[in-house]
Amino acid sequence: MTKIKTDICVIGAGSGGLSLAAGAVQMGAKVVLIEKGEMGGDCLNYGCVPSKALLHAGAAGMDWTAAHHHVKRAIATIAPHDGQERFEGLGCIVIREHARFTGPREVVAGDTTIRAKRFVIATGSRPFVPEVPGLDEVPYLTNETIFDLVEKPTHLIVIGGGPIGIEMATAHRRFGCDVTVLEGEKALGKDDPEAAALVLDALRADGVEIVENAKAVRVRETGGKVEVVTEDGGVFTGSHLLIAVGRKANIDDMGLKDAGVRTDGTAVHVNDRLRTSNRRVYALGDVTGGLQFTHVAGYQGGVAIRPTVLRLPAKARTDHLPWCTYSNPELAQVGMTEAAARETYGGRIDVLRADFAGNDRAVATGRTDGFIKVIALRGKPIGVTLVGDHAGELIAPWSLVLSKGLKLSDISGMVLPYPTLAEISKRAAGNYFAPKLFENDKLKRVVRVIQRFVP
Ligand SMILES: Cc1cc2nc3c(=O)[nH]c(=O)nc-3n(C[C@H](O)[C@H](O)[C@H](O)COP(=O)(O)OP(=O)(O)OC[C@H]3O[C@@H](n4cnc5c(N)ncnc54)[C@H](O)[C@@H]3O)c2cc1C
Ligand SMILES: NC(=O)c1ccc[n+]([C@@H]2O[C@H](COP(=O)([O-])OP(=O)(O)OC[C@H]3O[C@@H](n4cnc5c(N)ncnc54)[C@H](O)[C@@H]3O)[C@@H](O)[C@H]2O)c1
Repeated sequence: MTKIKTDICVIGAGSGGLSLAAGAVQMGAKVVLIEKGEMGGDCLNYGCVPSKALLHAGAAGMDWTAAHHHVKRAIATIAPHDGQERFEGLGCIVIREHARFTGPREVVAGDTTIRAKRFVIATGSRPFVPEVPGLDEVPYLTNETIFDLVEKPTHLIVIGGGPIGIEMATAHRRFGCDVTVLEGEKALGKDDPEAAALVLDALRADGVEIVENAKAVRVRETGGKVEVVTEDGGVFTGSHLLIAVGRKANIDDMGLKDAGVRTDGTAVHVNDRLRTSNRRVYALGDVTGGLQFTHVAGYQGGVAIRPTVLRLPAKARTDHLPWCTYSNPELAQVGMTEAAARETYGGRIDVLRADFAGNDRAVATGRTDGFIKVIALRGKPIGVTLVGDHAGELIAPWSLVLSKGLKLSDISGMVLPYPTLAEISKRAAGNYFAPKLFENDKLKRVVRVIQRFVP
């Protein structure tokens, strides 16, 4: 056994673990980074990167083979940034083994024992496979295998209408596959329902069959095809089956009990400082079961640098976190949805809207489907829903607005180049002031007096 003593031991070299490790080592801490699979984790190898590359390849009219080369090329181009060589170059000790706690202050990985002043669990998540009768007897795909499909599915059945299901449906339809999405409740159910409906209608118009309230309850293989039966008795047959019903945190076989790290059975429990029940152990990213996004794991990695490297307190916020589903059109959200804000603040919120149809650039490009909805409390935005062309890019300034607590007047007062889609944000914010300025009898009287008496 080799024994290593270090300042920080990071378990998992995905979005969260890599952010923290890179920051910590460059600030002067001794860092051991342990990864049992591919460097870069889910996002690079089986998640964000291949899914967005496949979506692009479909939109660019590539054929199936070219698309798969494009996907592999995108991963290979980004991989060195997350690679072992780069992290060793930065000064980390990188160990490619499964890590397991053997006590509150010790981890074993292969034939190395690591004692560290602080540990960071960033082991991510994997596809959750539900216990649907028959599923274990049919071949099925998950996000870990779908990007390696050599043959193009003639008919892809997707169980689950969340972001993975909807993005994969969008991508595969672009290659001419028949696609059926079976969603147990409401597709894109975590998003604003009006925005989600717009995306789903567009996908249906593109030829994707989306069936809601259709929980898969039985699966079987019949004549070389896969058949899925839903709760209400519906029967759907396709050539391939993708399971996309959520994630399972990677907490198994990690000795978490020995380490005194509490879980709720499905995820590692952390406080708002990302600390676990063991005060020397922090956890971040998908393994904590919160919002499961690359940028959230990265943000939390940055937050956890303060207590682990500098012994300074830090809190991880959740009120300013954005996300985007790369459907067509895209659907982006930051902060509260209208429904969540109404639940918390009732009638005290203002909801300000603007439609893409009223934006000159959207008219010029013929992409007029979509809208922005800004939810504000006393003149300050607390949430924004954006659905439409480039929604993922258009949400960016709103992330800044929410993180810095800026006001609607900061957005309405911006000068933007004309004609841009970005003007839609200014229009929505301006709608807060328009009635106060233009439907105000008192102001009208004052202006009349000024115009009459002031030379
Ligand atoms: C299909 C798909 C598309 C997605 N698209 C997006 C997107 O567009 N935008 C976005 O923001 N998010 C997206 N996500 C989510 C994003 O991929 C995750 O939120 C992100 O990867 C989480 O980062 P993480 O560091 O928590 O975990 P991961 O990236 O999963 O990294 C964890 C690492 O820990 C390793 N590990 C686990 N257990 C151990 C152990 N015991 N010892 C050693 N190593 C271990 C794993 O091998 C893995 O490499 C997508 C996810 C999927 C599945
Ligand atoms: N663009 C992005 O940022 C992006 C893209 C993909 C994934 N992700 C991340 O990955 C996470 C996981 O995505 P996901 O789509 O797997 O999960 P999800 O939990 O968001 O959605 C899963 C869906 O499956 C449905 N479902 C569950 N059991 C079912 C059954 N038996 N039959 C039919 N439907 C069933 C649920 O009702 C739910 O709507 C997301 O929450 C997100 O954090 C992000």
